[in-house]
Amino acid sequence: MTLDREQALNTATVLSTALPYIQKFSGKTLVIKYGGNAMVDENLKIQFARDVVLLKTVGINPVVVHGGGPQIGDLLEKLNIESKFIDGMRVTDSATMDVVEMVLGGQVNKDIVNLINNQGGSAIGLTGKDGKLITADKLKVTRKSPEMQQPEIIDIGHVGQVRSVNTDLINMLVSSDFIPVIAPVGVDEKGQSYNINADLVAGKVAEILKAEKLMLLTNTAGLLDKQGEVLTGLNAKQVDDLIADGTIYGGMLPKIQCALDAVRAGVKRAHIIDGRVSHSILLEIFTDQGVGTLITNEKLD
Ligand SMILES: Nc1ncnc2c1ncn2[C@@H]1O[C@H](COP(=O)(O)OP(=O)(O)O)[C@@H](O)[C@H]1O
Ligand SMILES: CC(=O)N[C@@H](CCC(=O)OP(=O)(O)O)C(=O)O
Repeated sequence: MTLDREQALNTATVLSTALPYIQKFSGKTLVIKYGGNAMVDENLKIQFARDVVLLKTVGINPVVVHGGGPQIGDLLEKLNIESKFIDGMRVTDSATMDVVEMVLGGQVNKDIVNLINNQGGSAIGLTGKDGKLITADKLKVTRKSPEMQQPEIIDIGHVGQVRSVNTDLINMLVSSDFIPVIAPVGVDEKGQSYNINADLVAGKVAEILKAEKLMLLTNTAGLLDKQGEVLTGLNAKQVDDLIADGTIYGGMLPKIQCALDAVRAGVKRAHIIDGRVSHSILLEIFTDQGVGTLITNEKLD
């Protein structure tokens, strides 16, 4: 690409402006959760991959955790299997689990790995089964209505929560200049697969790696209020109120929960940002304005 003098000067200025941010984040770990809803078109996916490679090239360590909810939904629909969610979690029977594992570990994971490698990076794709990267326990979902004495436990099938993350494996890959790309499938000691919400995996990975940032890329401008305005700088009580009055529901529930848990466990900042915007990761890292919803542990409670 040939640039005229003015364009070249602009590029040089932009690069120079990024220097303090590159210095600040160099050597730090950034966990990026790439939601299935943010994978909206091929160009954006290429840009995402390119941004991830750029981060690695300037010495920042991205670790990608991806989702794929809509992609799982598409295949289930083709197979005439109904998609059902409770509190943002997919009810996962054995047939659905097979589809989840195929789509996340086969299709979506390899697609992202390929995109990153095509931009000059070295991505390695893993599910939780590879090197026992993610061990899982069955997730217990409880429900309580005012007329019930005790909360009821709802069985939503092969849905898991993270028990452990093999940090040695991730650290080995990162220190060998690979970019880990993680599919949210966990395994228990018997080899049983578990479907884990990708936000929960990303949050736990960020916690365990003591990441500088957790970035959750989704299909909204951030966490929105009832009027559709982006909310930021929330504390835990405000989040509870927003859940109670129904402003936060569905897929945003695990997102906000994992962001709160991550910052409580020592991750400096968690961001919920719009993955449908070009270069959203770079905008967040390399500018003062930032984008989307920021959650920090300052004034959290
Ligand atoms: N308060 C809220 N602000 C923004 N989105 C919300 C809110 N409450 C619920 N949502 C829903 O959460 C969705 C994002 O979660 P999800 O569909 O799981 O996306 P992803 O694939 O990125 O994880 C949004 O598209 C929106 O429908
Ligand atoms: C238990 C559960 O709900 N698992 C998710 C895993 C994928 C995911 O989280 O994808 P997104 O990030 O694109 O929503 C699912 O089956 O859809």
